Amino acid sequence: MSGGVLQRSGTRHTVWRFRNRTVRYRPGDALLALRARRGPVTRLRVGSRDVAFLLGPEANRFVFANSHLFRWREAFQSLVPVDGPTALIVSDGAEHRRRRRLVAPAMHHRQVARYVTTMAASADEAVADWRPGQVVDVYATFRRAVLRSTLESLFGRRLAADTAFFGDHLEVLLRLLDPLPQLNGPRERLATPLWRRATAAREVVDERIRNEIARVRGGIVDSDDHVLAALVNGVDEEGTALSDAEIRDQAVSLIAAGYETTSAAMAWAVYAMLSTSGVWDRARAEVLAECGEEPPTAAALKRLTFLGGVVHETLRLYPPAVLSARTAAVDLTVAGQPVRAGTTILFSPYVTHRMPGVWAEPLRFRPERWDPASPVHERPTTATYLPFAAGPHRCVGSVFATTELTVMLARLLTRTSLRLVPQWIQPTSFAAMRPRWGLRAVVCPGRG
Ligand code: HEM
Repeated sequence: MSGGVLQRSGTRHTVWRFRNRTVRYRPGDALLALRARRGPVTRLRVGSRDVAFLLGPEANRFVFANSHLFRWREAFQSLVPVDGPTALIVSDGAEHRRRRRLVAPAMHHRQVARYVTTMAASADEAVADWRPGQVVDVYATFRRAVLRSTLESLFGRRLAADTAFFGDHLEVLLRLLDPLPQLNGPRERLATPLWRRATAAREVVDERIRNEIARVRGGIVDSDDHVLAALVNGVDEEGTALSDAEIRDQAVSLIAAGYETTSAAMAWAVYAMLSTSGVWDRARAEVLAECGEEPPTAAALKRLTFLGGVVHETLRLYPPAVLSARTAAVDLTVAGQPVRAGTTILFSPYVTHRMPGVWAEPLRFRPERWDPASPVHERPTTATYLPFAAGPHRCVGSVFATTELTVMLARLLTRTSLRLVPQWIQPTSFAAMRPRWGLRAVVCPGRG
């Protein structure tokens, strides 16, 4: 049985067979078709803006090799209402370098290894109530678990105790970004109900973070205040520290950027494992052989070769950031075509990751392609595999995200056995592609 079978039920299409079926995101597929038709550069005029799609490995190589020719602030302006005006992704030049130097240490490999226990405990807690026969929404469950784990790992138990508070308010705030973040200007001018609800949510989240900053500044520091203490006490080479407003923006953007994307990837990983023959069983056998029933240690994670391949392969086929953006700071020539200063540049991991000729059988979910010992091993470069982009703004949370995904999948494989139920799986969002209606599965008796 291969390929998906679609069945009409009411007004919705219901997917009832998933075996070896890679889910397609229609707008992403339209860009793939554009790449096939028009090559690496397509220029458009959208309203008063010039937009250039730079698609495929050659275009990615140009984008990553020429970071000095781009600006991020204008390209990601629509994130400001959520992330704040001083967040890394909307900072350029020296300001960006300074802020990034203060944020990055908390996200390095050695530091992330210390978060593994928290990540595993959050996954265990998420599945603790699952009972055989119950239908669960894997996406919704792990969205909360990832939020909790991110809060506790980076900001300690005090903030994690308020996971529900942050979850509820951030959900309202994140609605400004999805769909149509470019409407935030008009939303603000017209003070729409969505804008007013989001601003109110932002105010209470900010107040909660401001109280935490004041506590740490007042000398009351917990042993697990990792990131907050680093942001409050860190100084750059000139001895300048971050202001309260800058700390707020870094804290909120780490939380929001971290859980939107990682929870989406978690759902796609579970979908891919359950829908591709043999993958769940093989991954589970590996986890049991390396870790037994115990949560993985940081050292054991390195030995989970197949599960690591599952994570990379998930981020290849289902990269949460379908598109990323830059603004051209000067006039450019890309693949022989002129691109004017001020043009919004859009490049796409989704397109590159699904291009025939770049990847062998690109639509096949094949974790082995990541194993150097496998005959089907493929060697990616930043031009062909870019879920976290590359260059000075490369995702600062990439190690955190891949570690969290591996740990949470390992616990899920150890603790449960799942089967997908008939449902409509529809990807949504260019910024954090996720299954719009969740991912439902029935808990099976026995484990694994
Ligand atoms: C699977 C999960 C994730 C994906 C696919 C992802 C992807 C990305 C991408 C594509 C960028 C933009 C880079 C650019 O355009 O140059 C980015 C930036 C960023 N990400 Fe992630 N991300 C993920 C998880 C995380 C996590 C867990 C955190 C934090 C806990 C995080 C924090 C950030 C921040 C702060 C930036 C801005 C960095 C800068 O501008 O210097 N992300 N991410």
